[in-house]
Amino acid sequence: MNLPVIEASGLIKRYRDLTAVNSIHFSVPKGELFGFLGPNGAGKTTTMKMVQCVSPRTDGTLRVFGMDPDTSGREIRKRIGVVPQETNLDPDLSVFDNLSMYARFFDISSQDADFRAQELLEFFELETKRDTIIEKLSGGMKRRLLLARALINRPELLILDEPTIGLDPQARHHIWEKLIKLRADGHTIVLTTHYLDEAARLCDRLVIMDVGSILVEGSPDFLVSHYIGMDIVETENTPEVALFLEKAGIPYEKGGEMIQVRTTDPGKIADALRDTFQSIRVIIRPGSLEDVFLLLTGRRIRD
Ligand SMILES: Nc1ncnc2c1ncn2[C@@H]1O[C@H](COP(=O)(O)OP(=O)(O)OP(=O)(O)O)[C@@H](O)[C@H]1O
Repeated sequence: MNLPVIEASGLIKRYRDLTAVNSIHFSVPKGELFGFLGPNGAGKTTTMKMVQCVSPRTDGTLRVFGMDPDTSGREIRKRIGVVPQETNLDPDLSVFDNLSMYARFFDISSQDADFRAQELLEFFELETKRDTIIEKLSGGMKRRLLLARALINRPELLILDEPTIGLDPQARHHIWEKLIKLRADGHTIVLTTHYLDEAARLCDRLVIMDVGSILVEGSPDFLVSHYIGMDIVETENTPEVALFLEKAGIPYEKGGEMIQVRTTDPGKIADALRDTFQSIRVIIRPGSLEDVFLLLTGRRIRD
């Protein structure tokens, strides 16, 4: 059997008295697109930093390509590509030079670097921006260039920290399209995200993280069908609606401005609500990862 690309067991990271990652276990096999979904501060970036060998673990076991980051960090780093959460392109260089100069960190010959840079510009549809300076690029282009840069050393593992944070929907879809292609080409990809649709759309498997712990693990479909499994009736969160549901013996969850009922008979509950409360807003929809997060934590992923 193939060795997992990443294997973590009882992995812990403490910053003084704060436990940012609290004994997590996960394993990423070759060729998988694996996600860490969770709100801000869940410990996703901290976990990625340990895998990238830029932040040592406090305790537990971590292996990347079967090696220990504590002793083989240099060797591991050569084999991974990283897209950080913050854009850290060189503002003084052109698009092309950002790629070819980065290749120098990996001892790639300049001829090879130019060839790879050109190939990556084509893949990420940035050829026409080849000589443009960074500040003239849109947010989506910068993200695509960061992705291209992360691939310059032909990494066996690609790590993406919030790959579409702050992008508009069109730019996000463009990045997703590229990630789906990279995955189809056999890349192993690990990403962090707090976007539920991104996790549902891209990940083969994911973990949901909250305050340093992994709550659940599985494919998006498995998590939704296992934890939610039914349709959701969503309606207004008012004391009257809550009282009505309680009197009728219907369990519900509160999530911000909405009340949600998981049910096998959504039509009946929706009708009862509409009959009782004039012009109340009621919708029926399938379960989602958002519902899984709400069920497990009592909160929505975005506060
Ligand atoms: N260098 C550090 N020193 C002290 N505390 C830190 C440090 N880095 C992160 N933390 C804390 O560790 C916890 C986890 O942070 P982390 O950045 O890993 O979360 P996250 O899930 O990636 O969220 P975000 O997307 O906001 O970065 C937070 O409480 C954060 O404040």
